[in-house]
Amino acid sequence: MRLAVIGTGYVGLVSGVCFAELGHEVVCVDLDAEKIDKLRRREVPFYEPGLKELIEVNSAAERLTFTTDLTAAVQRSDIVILAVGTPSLPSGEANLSYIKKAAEEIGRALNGYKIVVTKSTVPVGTNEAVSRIIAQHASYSFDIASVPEFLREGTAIRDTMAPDRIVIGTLSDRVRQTLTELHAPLTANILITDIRSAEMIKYASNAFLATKISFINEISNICEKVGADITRVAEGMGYDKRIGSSFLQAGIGYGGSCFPKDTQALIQLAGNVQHDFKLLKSVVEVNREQRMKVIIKLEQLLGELQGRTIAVWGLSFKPNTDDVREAPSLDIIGELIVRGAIVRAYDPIAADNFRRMIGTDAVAYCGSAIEAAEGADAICLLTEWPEFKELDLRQAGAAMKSRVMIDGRNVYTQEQLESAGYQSYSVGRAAHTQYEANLEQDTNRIDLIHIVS
Ligand SMILES: NC(=O)C1=CN([C@@H]2O[C@H](COP(=O)(O)OP(=O)(O)OC[C@H]3O[C@@H](n4cnc5c(N)ncnc54)[C@H](O)[C@@H]3O)[C@@H](O)[C@H]2O)C=CC1
Ligand SMILES: O=C(O)[C@H]1O[C@H](OP(=O)(O)OP(=O)(O)OC[C@H]2O[C@@H](n3ccc(=O)[nH]c3=O)[C@H](O)[C@@H]2O)[C@H](O)[C@@H](O)[C@@H]1O
Repeated sequence: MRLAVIGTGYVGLVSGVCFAELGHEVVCVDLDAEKIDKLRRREVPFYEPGLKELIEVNSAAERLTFTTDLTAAVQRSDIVILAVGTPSLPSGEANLSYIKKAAEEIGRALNGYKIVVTKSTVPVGTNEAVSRIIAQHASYSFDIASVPEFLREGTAIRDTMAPDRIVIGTLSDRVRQTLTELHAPLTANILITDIRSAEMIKYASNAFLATKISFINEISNICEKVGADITRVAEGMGYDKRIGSSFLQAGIGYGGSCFPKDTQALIQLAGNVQHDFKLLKSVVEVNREQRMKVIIKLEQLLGELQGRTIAVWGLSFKPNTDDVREAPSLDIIGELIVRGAIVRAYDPIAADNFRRMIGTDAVAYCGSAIEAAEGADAICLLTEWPEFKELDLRQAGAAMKSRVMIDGRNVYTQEQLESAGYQSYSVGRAAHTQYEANLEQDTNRIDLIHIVS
């Protein structure tokens, strides 16, 4: 089939490249001429494992091309895939201006029947709005479909080529047949739904995963106080198939371009229909507080942070990506700077993006984790890059002023940290507990009567 993919961000580029790999003829479109020039030179605008190789192979086979000319791309295609950004507005709602603008351009470009597929994450009802916009500008018939994307950054190719499910929101038999055929080689569960349900599946899935993370982080906070170990607790929970072991990794909370944005958008979507989504509001609040635990624990271990040197290991919102959008590191380093700390940061690949995003030159960027640790009063590990696991903690400690470690992702065992001589904090694992003392004080009991009555 001939496909045009509008938007060459994480979703558009990965989808386009993977469809080319499946043998389709794909043209990827972006407004950003610099990005398109890079892609034509077979350079990748962001880090994603395996992407460069697939771009090279499929460009060489002439199945994959890049352009800024949306009209020409649409006109030579049977299917047009919308994968532009839907960032947050200050209200938390999704900003649909890119989607609407692209829909207008697609409408004007139509030169015959096409299927327009929305892959961007959009609030319920958006595909219908897209359809109206295209219809206003088009003289040809078309169908729309919602096919939300579930890939994760860092494993995007694998997630696209071997997805858990493909959701196709359409009421048209013609669209169902064509899109089922398009996705057939992927051998995933294909779920056909109405358009609004497909749109909702995407938000509900991200909100549920975010809920799992905030839930396990809250359990970790209690574990710390009662002397239980969150790693074992999560393991024990995860063996239950109804719960599952994924997304139960306690830490400093979720970041990235999607969970923070999509949870806010769903809270607003619910609010627009007079539903107060209390659970999801708490998920967001727990996540915000979880990041700040790094600062609280640092202050408990070091006292005032003014003039202290803090090494930060990991800046990206998760490993295997250079994406720092909504990364916990932005808030945590921001707080460190406000408190007068001297920050020495290291990330294997995300430092340039971080430097552009944080908007201050108060951070010293280092070439290695050991270099960042030089003269530091403490290390804060914020991203679980595999190289940190392999690192010689003694060597890092020898370079430091004092051996203090805030392990925000529970990369190290207590034994590893202790044997390397660190005073440390790991999420959800407490060395000491006030539990027994607290139990004896009735005043600490929470009055549940108002909740159950
Ligand atoms: N990043 C991720 O891992 C995932 C993102 N999503 C959703 O997919 C959508 C896209 O996300 P990302 O790929 O991260 O966005 P992104 O911000 O990385 O890329 C969007 C691209 O669209 C381009 N663009 C905007 N308007 C355009 C137009 N009229 N014509 C051509 N190009 C245009 C921009 O220049 C930009 O390169 C969002 O709705 C997001 O929520 C869904 C699943 C995973
Ligand atoms: O809509 C999206 O954009 C995507 O959002 C997430 O993917 P992504 O943000 O790339 O990465 P995740 O692996 O989900 O991690 C998100 C954040 O949660 C954190 N996390 C994840 C899992 C966990 O157990 N604990 C935890 O704190 C990670 O550190 C990271 O900051 C979803 O997993 C994808 O299915 C979805 O398509």
